[in-house]
Amino acid sequence: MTNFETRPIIALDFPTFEAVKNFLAKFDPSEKLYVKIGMELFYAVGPEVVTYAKSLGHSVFLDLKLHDIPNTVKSAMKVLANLGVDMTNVHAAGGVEMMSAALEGLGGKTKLIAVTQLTSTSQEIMQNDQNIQTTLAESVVNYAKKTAESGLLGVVCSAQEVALIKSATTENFICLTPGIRPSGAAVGDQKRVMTPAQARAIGSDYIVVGRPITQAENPVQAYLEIKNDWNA
Ligand SMILES: O=C(O)c1cc(=O)[nH]c(=O)n1[C@@H]1O[C@H](COP(=O)(O)O)[C@@H](O)[C@H]1O
Repeated sequence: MTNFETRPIIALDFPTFEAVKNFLAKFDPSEKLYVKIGMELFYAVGPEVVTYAKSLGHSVFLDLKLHDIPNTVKSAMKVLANLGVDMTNVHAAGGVEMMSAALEGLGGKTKLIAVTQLTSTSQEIMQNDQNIQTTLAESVVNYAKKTAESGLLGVVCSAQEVALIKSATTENFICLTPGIRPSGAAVGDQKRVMTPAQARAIGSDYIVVGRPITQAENPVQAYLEIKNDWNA
């Protein structure tokens, strides 16, 4: 639990720069957030949105989930290293050689973690679509071990797998968990979900929350409630 981050990471899944600016403007400027910039926003706006979030004093997780041949991923990571983000990620399915190349390209200042099985993937989906004939937990643990072997700091997983991952790797191995829903909130496309308090109790180090905050009537209040639950 040494890496426990008290701020829930807010997934800024917005289509335009304007929408992000409007959203962030709702927060008190002294409230330093941890935000996630994912594919939609980065592809729409580009590196400028990272610079903007950093200029407001926020921490940034750049979630682009790289998955390509090792040389391409290494070169892309060299470019991303210049953005000065706090954390970024790849898909563990790219393998040990690709993850090691990513780490080399990134060069040490930015935390690098790997996605195991997406939280929108159920065991049935995994077995049918990926033809991985193990349990979902076994697949996640396998990816976590390969990620640790590659020298990365941790994984993206569902909170349901945190205990298994920590015992298969080390207590310090980061488990960043999306698929977080306050009790009673709409689950949407997520399949493996937990509440912030449950994720905390089970040992998640970071939680990522999108729609329960961004689509809330009062996003600041929703954020603070989730933060309280996470830190309880
Ligand atoms: O890498 C991620 O952040 C990620 C991995 C994963 O397995 N599941 C997952 O939901 N995410 C991201 O976490 C966020 C979750 O958003 P909400 O479902 O709206 O809370 C989205 O931006 C997803 O892209």
